[in-house]
Amino acid sequence: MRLYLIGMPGAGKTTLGRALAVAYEVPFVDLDEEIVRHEGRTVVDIFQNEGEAYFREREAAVLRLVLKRYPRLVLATGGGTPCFHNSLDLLLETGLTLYLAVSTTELLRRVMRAAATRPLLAPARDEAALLLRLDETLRARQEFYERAPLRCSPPACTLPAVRELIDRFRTTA
Ligand SMILES: Nc1ncnc2c1ncn2[C@@H]1O[C@H](COP(=O)(O)OP(=O)(O)OP(=O)(O)O)[C@@H](O)[C@H]1O
Ligand SMILES: O=C(O)C1=C[C@@H](O)[C@@H](O)[C@H](O)C1
Ligand SMILES: [Mg+2]
Repeated sequence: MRLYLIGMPGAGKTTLGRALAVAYEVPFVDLDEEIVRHEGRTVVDIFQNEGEAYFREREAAVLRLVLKRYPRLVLATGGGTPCFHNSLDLLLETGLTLYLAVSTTELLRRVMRAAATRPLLAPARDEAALLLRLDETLRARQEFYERAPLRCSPPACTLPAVRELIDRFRTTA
């Protein structure tokens, strides 16, 4: 099992990824956590001190290290991972990719509490600005996310529903 979860910030990649890794008895890796471990500083620190381009380079490099190190895994990617440095092609070629497609209004509800820890969303001043930012970001990323062979949307992003989706895909593919 090499399963990659992609989608917007707050889509549930980390939460569902952990549960899927337990279910399939494979290691779970969260790419943001791996980047933090490699860099010895938080994602917010990296964005603030080095800028986004540096973060995207480190993200792409750590992704490649993780994929080499783990023959089997469930990987929760960062929200932007598939959209830079040809990383989506790498994901599509080396494992099964699942897009967690969540509406921006639902994303807004989920990320409101933690917007400050999400550097791309932090500049938004209020709820309306945050929704606009989410809409713009999703519009720019949709063409990447939608190339995933598997996709789920709430309320069908539960562990049992997603397991069924994956297992059906693997028996017919
Ligand atoms: N299926 C779900 N239904 C409702 N809330 C959820 C669901 N999955 C996750 N959440 C909540 O949404 C928030 C974001 O979830 P999570 O951190 O798993 O998303 P993520 O895709 O990993 O985000 P990021 O890109 O920021 O790492 C958390 O507060 C989590 O508890
Ligand atoms: O959507 C994004 O571009 C990001 C999402 C997070 O997972 C982090 O990788 C970082 O905050 C950037
Ligand atoms: Mg996460």
